[in-house]
This record gives sequence, C-alpha cells and structure tokens, in this order.
Amino acid sequence: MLISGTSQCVQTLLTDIKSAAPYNVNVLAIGPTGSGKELVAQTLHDYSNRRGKLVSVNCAAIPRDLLEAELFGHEKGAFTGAASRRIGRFEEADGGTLFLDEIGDMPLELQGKLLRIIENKTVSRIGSNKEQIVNFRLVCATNQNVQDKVRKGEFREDLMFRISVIVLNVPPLRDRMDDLPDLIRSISNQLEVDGSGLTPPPVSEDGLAAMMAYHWPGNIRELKNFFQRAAILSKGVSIDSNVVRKLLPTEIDRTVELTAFQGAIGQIYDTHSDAKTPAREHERSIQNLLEKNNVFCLKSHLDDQEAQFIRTTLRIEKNNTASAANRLALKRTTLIAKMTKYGIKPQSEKG
Ligand SMILES: Nc1ncnc2c1ncn2[C@@H]1O[C@H](COP(=O)(O)OP(=O)(O)OP(=O)(O)O)[C@@H](O)[C@H]1O
Repeated sequence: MLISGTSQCVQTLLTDIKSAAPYNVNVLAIGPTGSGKELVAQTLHDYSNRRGKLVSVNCAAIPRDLLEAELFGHEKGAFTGAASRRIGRFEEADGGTLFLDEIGDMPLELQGKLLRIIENKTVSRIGSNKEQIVNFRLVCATNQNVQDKVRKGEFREDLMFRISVIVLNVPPLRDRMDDLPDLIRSISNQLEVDGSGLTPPPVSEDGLAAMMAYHWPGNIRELKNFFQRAAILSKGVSIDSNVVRKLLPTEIDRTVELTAFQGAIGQIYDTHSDAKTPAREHERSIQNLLEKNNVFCLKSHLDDQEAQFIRTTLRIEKNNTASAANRLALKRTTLIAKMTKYGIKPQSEKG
C-alpha cells in the first residue's frame, strides 16, 4: 500500500521519508492514532533497499513482563514456560527494519536495555551470555508527547535523543482533507482485494462534502471502518450526505454546523440575505452539542472552526493567501500566523 495524497503535508512527509530511507539512522514517527505511522515505517523500509524484512512490535499491546522475551528472545529453560529456544525480534530484524510502535509505553527498565542495544548493536537472548551482532534499522512511533513523558520521568531523555535522529510528523486526517478522494480510492482498492467480499460504494459530491466536514478523531483507521460500514449498509447505493449522517451520528451536528459555516463563506450568513433558517439550525446544533457534552471545550471548538474556515477559504481561493485574507477580513500576515498555528500549508503559494 502506498501513502496516498497530494496535500502539502503528505508530499513533505514523502520527501522526508525518501531522503532518510537510504541511511541507517533512527527515525521517530509522531502522529495521532490511526494516522498511518505503520505505513510510514513500511514505506521507509521499502525505500531503504535493506535486504531483511520489516518486523513490527507494538510495545503497548504486549504485557510488560513478556515484552523483554519478545524483543530479546530466550534460550530453552531460561524461565518457567520457556519450553524451547525462541529468537527475539531484534534478531529477526537483522538486515532489515525493526518498527517499535507506541514506544512511549516501553517500561523504563527495558528502555535502558534498548539504549544499550542501539549503542552496541549486540543482543543476547534471555538465559544466554552470548552476544550476537545485529544490524537493524530502528523506526519508532508514538502518538504521545514523549517530551512530556521525559519531564515526568517516564521516558529516558538519552533514549529519546537516540531514537529521534530524524522525526517524521504524520498529520491527522483533518489536516489533509484534500487527500480524502485519494484515500477513499486507496481504501476502495483494498476492499476489493482483502477477501471481505465487500464492494466499495461510490461517494457522491455532497457525501464527500459531509465527510470533509467531520473531524475524524480516529483518522484513516476510522475512515476505513466507516467505509466498511457504508459498504455493508448502503447496499451499493452511493454514499451521500444522508448515509454519512446515518453512519456518523454522534458527529453529524458538527457536519451540519460546518456545512453551514462553509455556506457562510458564500453568503448564507450574509447580513443582506434571509439568515433565519440557517441561524435556527445553527442554534439547534449548538444545543445538541451542549446536551451531549457535560463539559464542552469552547476554545478548542472555536480553534477547530477557525482552522476549518481557513482551509475552506484557501481551497475556494485556490491557495492564494492574499485573496483568502481579503475574504476573511484579515491581514495576510495574520492569516499566515494562524495557518502556522494550525499547521495549514497552502498547496502552492501564490499570494
Ligand atoms: N494511504 C492509505 N490508504 C489506505 N489505508 C490506509 C492508508 N494509510 C493507512 N491506512 C490504514 O489505516 C489504518 C491505520 O494505519 P496505521 O496502523 O499505519 O496507523 P498508526 O498511526 O500506526 O496507528 P496506531 O497509532 O494506532 O498504531 C490501517 O488499517 C491502514 O491499513
């Protein structure tokens, strides 16, 4: 599977992957859950031309007391239950790439051992004194703020520096909505060959607009799940805004709201037009949001809205920041500062 998308942030990510791939330097991929960090590791490995394989270990999914044996392997009889010799993941990745997912969850005592292996490139199985040379390329991933963990004493600072020679930022889906059509195509292709028997339904224009208004907290994994649900429930009918409304029920208020906001960029909220209907709809959606959330974080909600406004305006104004700033009654420098704050990059700077 290829990393799909033509958005600026994905193009930057791909360029960084290709630049780093040939060198055996440690890479840390940072991004929210489901954003495609494992695919980044796979792509790095593919471009590296290392002859070995990619070996993936999820440090959060393996119980703490088993993780060490998983990584280092063990000799027969090394501990109760070690009925036979087992090769560890470091050895398995010899000549290839070792991908340690959720590295922030690695227990502190194992962090020390990992640091030694990174420095010496030798490993010994539990129950053995024999050191073996291993030649693996290390790629780690996290969706946590590792620096925060360092501050709290939960992650070794020296290890953080060692694993993050190159840092790749994997963007959340909401920051790369322009890639939605490409991602849908990629997920549809997967559905056709994954043996699930599902036929990917087409997506109508208003369906795509409703999907773009949703903020996808589970990122590409959530998009994939949504698509599988849609393939089952829509029974071949195309995914339109009604299907999206049905399948993303808890967030649809947001969709209604954002669609209204997108309309606002046209003239729905134009003071010269009849704004009563959308205003009532807007009020209803706010009421719904308040009913569903005991505490509603207005600040982050407004930030999200602001970011969405800016993205949409840039799209409408074909990434011309001067025109977008005019449309939003902002100074261009203010718009650019806000774009930096929200990590929005225009596809091609014209303004
Ligand atoms: N470009 C893509 N096209 C199709 N599917 C994709 C794409 N990128 C990622 N996916 C799918 O999205 C899901 C999540 O991707 P992945 O496991 O790489 O995310 P992650 O960031 O490593 O998640 P986590 O933080 O939970 O470990 C996977 O099922 C993957 O196949």
